[in-house]
Amino acid sequence: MSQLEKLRQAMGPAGVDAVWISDPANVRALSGFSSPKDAKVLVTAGSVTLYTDARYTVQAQEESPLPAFIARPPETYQHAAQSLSGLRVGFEAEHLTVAMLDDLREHWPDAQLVPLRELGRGLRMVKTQDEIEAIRAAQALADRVYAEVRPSISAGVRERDVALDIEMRLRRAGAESAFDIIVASGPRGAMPHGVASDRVIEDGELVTIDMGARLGGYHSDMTRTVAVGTPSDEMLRVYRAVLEAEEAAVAAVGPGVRAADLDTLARDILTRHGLGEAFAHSLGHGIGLEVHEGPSLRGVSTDVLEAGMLVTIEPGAYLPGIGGVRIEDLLLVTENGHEVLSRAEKDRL
Ligand SMILES: CSCC[C@H](N)C(=O)N[C@@H](C)C(=O)N[C@@H](C)C(=O)O
Repeated sequence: MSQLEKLRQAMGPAGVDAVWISDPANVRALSGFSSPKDAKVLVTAGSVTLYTDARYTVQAQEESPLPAFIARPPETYQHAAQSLSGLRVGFEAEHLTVAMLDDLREHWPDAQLVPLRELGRGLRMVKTQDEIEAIRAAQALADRVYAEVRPSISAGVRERDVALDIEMRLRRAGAESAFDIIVASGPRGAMPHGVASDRVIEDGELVTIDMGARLGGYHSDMTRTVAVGTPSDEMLRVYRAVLEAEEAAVAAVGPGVRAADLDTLARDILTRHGLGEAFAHSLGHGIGLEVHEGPSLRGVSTDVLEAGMLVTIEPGAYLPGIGGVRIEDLLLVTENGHEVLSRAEKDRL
């Protein structure tokens, strides 16, 4: 089913006759338009319109099968008002600013505005085949770049230079970095999101590299922790515990599996190693047009995995003042289990 069909199907149960889409990831999913921050989509039972401005006339025509109306507010709102009189119009509560809501109220006095939450989950959690291939390509590129850069991660090298090398290679290949690249060495490894700094990597340290490619709007995400020289016995123990938790959780991924159970499985292994408190985030997340999207692999999640979902599995352990480890793979949930899309080699310490 297309994302437009999914949205139309969800409109009745949500109590709306139309939806005004302003979340860029949902705009892109529905329209294919690659500058979704400068666009909106209006969906009614019988029509769908892409709204953008004259900077994008040619681009919208080339990229999107949707009929486009080229204008800027207030003309955009005035045009949409013609098809919304008397309708209940849903909007994305997490994405529409208070100022935008004021504008909609002013220009659509005959419509009833209804806040909707988490629209993207219904539209985007299960990927289309094209989306799966886009993410597979992004991950394949990230794997290649990681393999090229891995030999240079050594004592005397600045974290920033490792990140720059990764970013330059991604860009040369026509992609971008999916997020600020994390290169966290030695004690900085205790920061789960320690983006690359000026710190110089030292002999005997672990270094966490968390990187992804954004290609055609779709993201990949993968983490490897590598050893430079021989790490301390304490950090070797932490590394092996995280690897055990990661591999156990990866092996358990499949359709029908509760996301919360996966988180518990990994957390229990780390707890047995005395590292439960050190695992400071969720086990993983869905990925696609955003780095973090549904399903959520956290303890309180009610999500159940389905074939066609893409998820990360990324347990970690962080010891303030000492260091940290995270190991992350990107997986496609399949009818029979899963496929690991991230192929980059892991250190066997
Ligand atoms: C700022 S994007 C960083 C991406 C990174 N690979 C990542 O996903 N890190 C996780 C530790 C994370 O942020 N997990 C989220 C879902 C959480 O636990 O809330």
